[in-house]
Amino acid sequence: MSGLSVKGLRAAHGRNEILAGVDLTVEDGALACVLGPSGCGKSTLLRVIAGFHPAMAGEVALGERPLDDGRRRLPAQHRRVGYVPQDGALFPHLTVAGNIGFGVPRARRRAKVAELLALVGLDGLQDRHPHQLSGGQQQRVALARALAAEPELLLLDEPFAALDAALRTELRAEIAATLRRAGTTAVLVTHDQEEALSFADTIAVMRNGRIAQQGTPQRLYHEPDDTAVARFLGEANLIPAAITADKALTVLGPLPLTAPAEANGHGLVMLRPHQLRLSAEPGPGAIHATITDNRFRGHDHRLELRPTVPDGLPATLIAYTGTPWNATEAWVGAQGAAHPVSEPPGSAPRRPAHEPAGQAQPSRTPVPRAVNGS
Ligand SMILES: Nc1ncnc2c1ncn2[C@@H]1O[C@H](COP(=O)(O)OP(=O)(O)OP(=O)(O)O)[C@@H](O)[C@H]1O
Repeated sequence: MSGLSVKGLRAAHGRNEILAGVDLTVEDGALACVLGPSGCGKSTLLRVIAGFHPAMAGEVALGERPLDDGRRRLPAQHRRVGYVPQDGALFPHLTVAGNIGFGVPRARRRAKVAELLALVGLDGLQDRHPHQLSGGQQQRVALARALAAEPELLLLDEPFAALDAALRTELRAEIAATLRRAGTTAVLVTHDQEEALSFADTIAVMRNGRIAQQGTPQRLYHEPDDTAVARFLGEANLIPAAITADKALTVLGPLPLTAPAEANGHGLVMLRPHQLRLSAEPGPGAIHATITDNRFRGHDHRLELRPTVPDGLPATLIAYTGTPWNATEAWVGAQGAAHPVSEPPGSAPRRPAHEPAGQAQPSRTPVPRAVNGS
């Protein structure tokens, strides 16, 4: 078993604390994505796990094997952890075969290189040099070189960042399949939510030097803990609601909850844009809105809507529709389950959209008109 376990990991660059107690668990053979904004410490986390950068506190273990338990720190070359940097960092003077077989004992080198060339789909290119390869091919060589050492854990630092969108999608799927075939536990860092959602078995959202939430892509997308995680995973409508044990009472009508609420009260619920439905006629729970932006995106249409009566709603609602919406106004309702979300720790109190700054009442989320007096 060689799942990764990271507990309370802290690290700094000079006097700046970058990792402030990271907890991360990746099961044996699983693919994990660490997702976070630029500069939040993702690369630093990988470099500490790889043993290239010292931890100040915390523990890192691969299965039963401690890599760093605060008392004993294994040197990088003994960790059995592979690292693929953003640019691949191939040796320019070596051929593809030379790069892949670099650290492999001579007796096994030929067979190993042939096996890895097939695994990453580069059969026949063994005699080329890196400058004779496309960006995607170079990244595949970098992956093969990292796998040649048969690591128990592979760390990938934004390996697709330099590639165009189509190649990125293709290579991402190929690399995920390759890692699954090899049964290698892997951690990929990215700031691209689509990449994380499509690549990972588990996603960890990193913020302020910690993991804000970790879970399956489905869980993080549909049931984020707070508004920042909700927004980081995709567009979200955050709607004021009176929350009961099993319902959210909103201006868009009563909605079931994704899970029973622990406490009643006023708060926010999240509705993803595909949960808003548009209609030309008023109906129960539907509010009137003006379309302020309408874009065709190939697979769907993305609309921005301004509610006519704000009612504490966000100034802009976002809806995705499968069919074109050609009118300049709509009645907006909601479908599916609403998910209660809190504000992230340390964030400024929310102000109702219609309340000027000077009148903000931080402890109160507006009560939707639909539930007043009900
Ligand atoms: N060698 C270094 N010396 C000093 N500060 C550094 C060093 N490397 C990174 N930092 C700082 O540490 C913070 C985290 O950097 P890191 O590269 O880990 O972030 P990241 O989330 O991987 O960013 P990106 O997505 O842009 O690659 C940043 O503020 C960065 O400026």
